[in-house]
Amino acid sequence: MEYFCNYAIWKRLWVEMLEFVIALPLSWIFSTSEQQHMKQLYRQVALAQMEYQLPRLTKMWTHLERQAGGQVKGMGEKQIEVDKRILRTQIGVLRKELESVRKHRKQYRNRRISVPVPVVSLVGYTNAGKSTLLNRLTGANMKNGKEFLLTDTVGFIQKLPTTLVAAFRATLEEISESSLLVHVVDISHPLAQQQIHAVDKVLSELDVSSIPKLMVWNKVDRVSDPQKIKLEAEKREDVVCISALSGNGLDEFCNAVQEKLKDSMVWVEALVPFDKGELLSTIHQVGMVERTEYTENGTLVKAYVPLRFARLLTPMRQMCIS
Ligand SMILES: Nc1nc2c(ncn2[C@@H]2O[C@H](COP(=O)(O)OP(=O)(O)OP(=O)(O)O)[C@@H](O)[C@H]2O)c(=O)[nH]1
Ligand SMILES: [Mg+2]
Repeated sequence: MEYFCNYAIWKRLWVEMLEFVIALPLSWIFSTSEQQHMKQLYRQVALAQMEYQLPRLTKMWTHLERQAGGQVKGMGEKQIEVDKRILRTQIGVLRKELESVRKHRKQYRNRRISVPVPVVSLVGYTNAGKSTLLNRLTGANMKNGKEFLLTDTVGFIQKLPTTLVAAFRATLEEISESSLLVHVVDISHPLAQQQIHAVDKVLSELDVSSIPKLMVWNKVDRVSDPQKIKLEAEKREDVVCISALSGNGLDEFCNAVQEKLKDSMVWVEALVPFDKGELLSTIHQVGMVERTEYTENGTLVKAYVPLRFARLLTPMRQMCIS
């Protein structure tokens, strides 16, 4: 398991670094926030690795002393001190950079909270296909769909060293602000069930049990009997089968997301004054409008809207009741 764990960390680092490098020439496509997110992730992992290495350096250089015998005693020790100093300086630089990125992310989050579009977060074990799904859906036209913000997260892995857990958790703290968590599973993986448990465990530690969840069984194109898997999924509630790679099942996925979001919305009836036209268009944008009536005093809207947005409408709801 230790080897598996190390392999997973290296794979993670490799993929993130590749994504980071690829993202650079495409910076005009990606939003600044996405780039910042990748940079933050890269720095967090690097920082966590260095912090992990620091106390372990002692062991790495003891061979020098053994090789040199009694003549140059202390050589290994000197090298350790130099290495430790280099690492400490690098850790200091990374910490500073991370702090500034965190500030930036916080500003971005505050801005996002003021725009009440529901946030849907993709979570799941590493390699499940979250990024592939996100890329597939970017720019996809959703029929009659309402807007929502789909965000990717870092993949979970089993048995992370404690320092890395802290770093990963920091990148995951944003999911607590989501309206819906989509748990992406690589159903073709022989250890799919264990991976589901591992993800559930991390989620329970993150205390997000109150957020509605939808499970997605991805990579159905890779299983030996896709029909059997699809039947199995149909028997269960809140499971959708897809292939992010081929695009199979994406319509069903989008419908399921819409349905789930609707469940998490609240019913409002509000009288929106005519001079608040922008509010009316936001209701159409983020909510699901069932009816509008034009009255003398404004537009009477009956709709499902995200809870956060319903709060904004409270004064108008009171006007409607009185
Ligand atoms: N056959 C098949 N492969 C897929 C599918 N979806 C994703 N993959 C492949 O699975 C690999 C991992 O996909 P990613 O989207 O990077 O997975 P991820 O969940 O973002 O992984 P992390 O970022 O490490 O958490 C890639 O090689 C994808 O091409 C699918 O539906 N079918
Ligand atoms: Mg990914």
